[in-house]
Amino acid sequence: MKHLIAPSVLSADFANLQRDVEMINSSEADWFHVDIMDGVFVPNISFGFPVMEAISRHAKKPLDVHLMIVNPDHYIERFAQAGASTITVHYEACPHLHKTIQSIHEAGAKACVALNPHTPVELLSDILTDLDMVLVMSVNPGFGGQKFIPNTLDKIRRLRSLANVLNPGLLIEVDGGVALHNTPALLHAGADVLVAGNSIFGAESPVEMISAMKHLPSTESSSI
Ligand SMILES: O=C(CO)[C@@H](O)[C@H](O)COP(=O)(O)O
Repeated sequence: MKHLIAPSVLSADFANLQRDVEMINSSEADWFHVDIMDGVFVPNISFGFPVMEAISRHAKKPLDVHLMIVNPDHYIERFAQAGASTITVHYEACPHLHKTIQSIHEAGAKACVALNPHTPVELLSDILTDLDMVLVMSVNPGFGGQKFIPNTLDKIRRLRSLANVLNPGLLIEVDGGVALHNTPALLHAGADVLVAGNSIFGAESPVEMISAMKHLPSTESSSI
């Protein structure tokens, strides 16, 4: 499968949000990545339903919604109604993860679990068959523009091996410090979906940057 590119709307210009949403619509990006932060699970607050619904009204591609919030179960139905096609919850925020995943599927969305940098991929082995995707965080969640944590590559490799046995169709998404220079190594390690904020919205031409990331081949030797 060709890898997917999901620009992170967190790095958009919120005063020109419709313009940036149209940029993603017209680009080779595959999904919109929408970060919801509550100031409790992570030390930052992004935006809530009014902005999410505004993005949803204009977006012509699936919305990949990453909930960096405590008690995500309280909001799953609303995010699905607001247009989320994938809903990601954090392993670290879900004491009843199996139930949470069931609720996401019942709401009609694809289910993804995100892992913070310190959380081993092996903790998902008993739930991997129920998931559509795993999001491997390559920075500590909460802010765009951070430096990629190199150990992520090994986590992706280990997750790919686990998924090959338990759920070969599982998508692996990586988020944080993703840019053109580390794209080939991430693909080679086994990533399917690349989330990128600053490297896209900070580029001279975001549309061209998205194309460049979309068409890079997977190679082992790129810098991370
Ligand atoms: O979830 C997050 C941060 O918590 C990300 O989606 C960031 O928005 C990615 O931004 P860059 O690291 O690519 O600038």
